[in-house]
Amino acid sequence: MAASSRPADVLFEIHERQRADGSAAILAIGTAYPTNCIQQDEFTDWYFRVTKSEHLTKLKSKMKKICDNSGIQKRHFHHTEEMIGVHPEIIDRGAPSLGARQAISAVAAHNLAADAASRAISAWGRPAADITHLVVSTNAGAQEPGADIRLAELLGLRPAVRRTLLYLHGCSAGLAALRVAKDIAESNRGARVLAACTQAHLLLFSPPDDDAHIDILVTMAIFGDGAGAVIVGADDTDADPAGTVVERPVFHMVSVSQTTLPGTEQAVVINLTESGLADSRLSVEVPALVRGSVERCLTDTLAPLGLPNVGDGGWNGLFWALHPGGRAILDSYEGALGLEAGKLAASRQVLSEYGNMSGATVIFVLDEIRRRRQDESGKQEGKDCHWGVMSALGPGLTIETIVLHANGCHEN
Ligand SMILES: CC(C)(COP(=O)(O)OP(=O)(O)OC[C@H]1O[C@@H](n2cnc3c(N)ncnc32)[C@H](O)[C@@H]1OP(=O)(O)O)[C@@H](O)C(=O)NCCC(=O)NCCSC(=O)CC(=O)O
Repeated sequence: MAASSRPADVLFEIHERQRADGSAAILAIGTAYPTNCIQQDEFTDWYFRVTKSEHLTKLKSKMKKICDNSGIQKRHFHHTEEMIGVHPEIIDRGAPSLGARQAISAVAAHNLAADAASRAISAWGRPAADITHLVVSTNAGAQEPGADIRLAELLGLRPAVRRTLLYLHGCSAGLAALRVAKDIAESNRGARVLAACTQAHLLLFSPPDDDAHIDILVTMAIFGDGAGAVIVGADDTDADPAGTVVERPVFHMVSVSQTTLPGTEQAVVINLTESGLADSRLSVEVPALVRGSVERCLTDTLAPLGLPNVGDGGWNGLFWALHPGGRAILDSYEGALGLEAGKLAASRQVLSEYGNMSGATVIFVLDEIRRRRQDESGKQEGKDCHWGVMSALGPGLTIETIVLHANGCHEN
C-alpha cells in the first residue's frame, strides 16, 4: 500500500520516527564532593570563629543544639576558613560580595560537576562523544556562558551537544534536571542525555544575624557542597559490534509530577542579591507543610498509573529516594505516610555523610539505593520493592516527584 501523502500523516510519521520507543531510564550514576570536610560536632565553633561572631553566645548555643539534632555527622565544602579570610566582604552584610562569591563557587561547581559526570560516563561504558544532550542545574550563581558550556568543555563533549541550563531551582534542582532529561530522551530517538546537578554553597554563606533570623543558623547547619550526574536514554540497551551489552538501565523513570502548594510562596525563598543568596529565607513551617500535603500529592501522582500490586504494601510497598532536606523533613514524610523504620535509610545515610547538598543530594540517594540493591551480602531494606518514588522540595513550595522502576524487576 502506498504511503499516505496527507500532511497530517506525514507529520505523524516524522514525529513517530523522531520519538524513542521506550520509556527513559537512568543508565549510570556518578557523584562527587570536595575533599575539605568539617565534622558536624566541630561546625558551630568553626562557623562562629570564621564569621567573627563568638560574642553571640545565645545564638551559638542554639546553633549547637540544631547541629546536634541534625542527623548529620559531617559535611564537605569547597570554601575554607582561609578563603573567607581573604574575602572579608563575605561576612560583612553591608558590603557587596556577589562577584567574589560567584567567581569562587562557579569554578567549584564546574569542577564538581565534571568529576561527577566523568564517574557517570565511566560507569556507563560509552565514550563522552556519544552524549547528545546536556542538562545542567545549579544554584551556584547565574552566569552566561554558564555551567553547561564549561562542563561540555571539561568533558570534551561534541560542540553540537544540545544544552539546557537551569538556575536557582533550589533543592528540587536535581529532580528538575532529571525530569527535563526524561522528556528529551523520550522525544529524541537514540538520545543519550547527561544530566548534572552541582552545588557549591559559598553563595549562601552568611554570618549569624539575630533572634529573628534563626533560619540562617538552620541553613548554615544543614547545607553542604556536592554534585551528582546521571546518563539517561530511552531506547533498547546498546550493544557493541561484538554483541556485548554496554549499557543497562538502573532505574526506569516511569512518570513525573510537580505540585506547587497554594499559599506557600514565602516558605522557601531564594534571592540572588549583592550579598549572593545570603538574603534567602527558609520557613520554620516547612516540615509541617510537607507532613500536611505529601500524602495527597503522592496519591495524585501514583493513582493514574494503576501500578500492579503496589497498593498491597501501602506506601511501604515502594522504595523511597527522598531528598533529605533536613532531619525533620524526612521525619515528616515518614510520619505522614506511615513508613516503616529503615524505609528512608538511604536518605538518612546521605544526610549523615554529606548534609543537604541541595538538588545534588537526591542523586547521591539514588546511587546509595542502587548500591544497596546490588549488595549481595545481606537483606537490604527496600530490595524487594521494585517500584519506587524519588521526591524533593523546592521553592514554591514545590514537591517534585519521579516514579521509578528498578531494573531487572518484572514482577510486582
Ligand atoms: C534544623 C533541624 C535539624 C533542627 O531540629 P531540632 O530537633 O533541633 O528541633 P527544632 O525543629 O525544634 O529546631 C530547633 C530550633 O530552631 C528553630 N527553627 C528550626 N527551623 C527553623 C527555621 N526554618 N526558621 C526559624 N527557626 C527555625 C525552632 O523553632 C527551634 O527553636 P526553639 O529552640 O526556640 O524552639 C530541624 O528543624 C529540621 O530538619 N528542619 C527542617 C529544615 C528544612 O526546612 N529543610 C529544607 C531545606 S530547603 C530544601 O530542601 C528545599 C530548597 O532549598 O529548595
